[in-house]
Amino acid sequence: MQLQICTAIAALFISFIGILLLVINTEDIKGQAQLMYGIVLDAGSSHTSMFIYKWPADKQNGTGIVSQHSECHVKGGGISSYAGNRGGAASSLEECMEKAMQEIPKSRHKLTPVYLGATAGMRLLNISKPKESDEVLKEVAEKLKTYPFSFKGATILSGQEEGAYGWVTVNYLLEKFITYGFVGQWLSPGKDTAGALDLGGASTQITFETKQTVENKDNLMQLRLYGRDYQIYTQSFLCYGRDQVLLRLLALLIKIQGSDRSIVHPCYPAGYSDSVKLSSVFDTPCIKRQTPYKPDDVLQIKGTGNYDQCLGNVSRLFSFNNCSYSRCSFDGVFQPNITGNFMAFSAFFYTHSFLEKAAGTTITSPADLEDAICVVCNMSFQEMQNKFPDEENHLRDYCADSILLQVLLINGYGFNDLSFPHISFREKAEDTSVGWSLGYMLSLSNLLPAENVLVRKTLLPDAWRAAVFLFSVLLIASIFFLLRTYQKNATKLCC
Ligand SMILES: Nc1ncnc2c1ncn2[C@@H]1O[C@H](COP(=O)(O)OP(=O)(O)OP(=O)(O)O)[C@@H](O)[C@H]1O
Repeated sequence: MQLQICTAIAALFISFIGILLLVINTEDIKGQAQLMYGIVLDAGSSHTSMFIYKWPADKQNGTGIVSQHSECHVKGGGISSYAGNRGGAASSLEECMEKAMQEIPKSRHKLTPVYLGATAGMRLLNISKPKESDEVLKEVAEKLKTYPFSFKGATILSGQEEGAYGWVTVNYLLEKFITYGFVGQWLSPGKDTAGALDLGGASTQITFETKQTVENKDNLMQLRLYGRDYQIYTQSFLCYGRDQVLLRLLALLIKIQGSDRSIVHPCYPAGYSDSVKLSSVFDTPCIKRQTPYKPDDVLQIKGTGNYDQCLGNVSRLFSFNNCSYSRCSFDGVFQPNITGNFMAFSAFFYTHSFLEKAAGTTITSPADLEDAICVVCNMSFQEMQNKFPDEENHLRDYCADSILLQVLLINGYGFNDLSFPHISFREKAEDTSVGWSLGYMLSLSNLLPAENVLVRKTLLPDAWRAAVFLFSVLLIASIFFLLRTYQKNATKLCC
């Protein structure tokens, strides 16, 4: 009997504390109604997207608290296409900004920061035509200043920043920086972080936490987040984005086959033919054509869809010799051994999901990857069109894209049978697009504290109701039991 009374008292105590904590959490639920917003314009080489983020007004420091509210894609391509009102992209930018005006409550407009970050497309323009790149940024900044939001500037991110912000986004969304308990206030040290693999149109980034010595200090970033120090390895390869690799591949084939008029392309599907102006191939700082050419000359291209030949040619765009460090990925760039889990996004995701769809299997090893790529590269253009009518715009390039993915991940970064399964190919996490932009806004808006903070994760209303119900039942049951025990004892005493 004594044990039962003790248990009932403990249950009474636990349910009382539980209800007390849940009442504190009620404030969190109310707080959700009061939201803050932030806008990031991601001006890439192939596209510009606007992301609106939101978070409860009464808290902003916990990981996973800021989430994506909505996104809008600016029609017309990368940032350079909407300067000077070209290609209708300027009006599309206006449409996106109008959408932001509608979606964000008026009372929040002035408090909403707007950031514009341009990536590798602008880094390239800045190399080839620095004046034009300055003008583009100035013009877009002027446009953004006309809105009632708090415009915070338009800048070109360095490759290192793009990699690091992508890593921050991944780990923020995976809630790796902080550990919540149900009680919530007492934090255990951060968990193992995940690496970030980003394949853009003009550059590609690899970023991960490492305990090994980073032999080239250009690859090193030290971050202090939530009271913990992180040593990050990050490397951005300019001209290794998907679009630039496709152009470099064309230039290589022109050189090898010795013709500016017609070439065969082992990465284009059999049955595909096309003609392009030479200017569209060579007008990029990623290609240094040694001999003169006529920009208006037209090049005929015929696809042959040959996996081995495509792999051979794509591999020639990488240099796997001449490493002056203990270990390199490619092009003489230092890279420590990869460790832990990785999230691969952007064109890594698009390509991987097409491969799985085309091969009809999940890809869990480098061998599966090779098999799936062979399936894609062996498909004729007609076959592809019949099977994937919705993907028309990308069908020509999937064989080359897949081989780029393979060479980068396996031959370049060194993923193998053991580490490959640790890559998760994702477009979104927690309904938020994975890319550098969330990490950028969090960092620039001081939403990522360097030191530990007390954070209580908001309970979802359903979970909150269920917990209140369970604790109430426990409370009533323990009171009932104690009363009955008291009554019985009182009766015994009377008699
Ligand atoms: N559904 C799709 N299937 C295949 N490829 C796609 C798809 N959508 C976009 N892409 C391509 O994926 C590549 C990467 O796109 P992303 O928008 O991430 O690059 P970006 O931000 O413009 O590039 P960068 O960061 O290098 O400036 C681009 O070449 C784009 O054309």
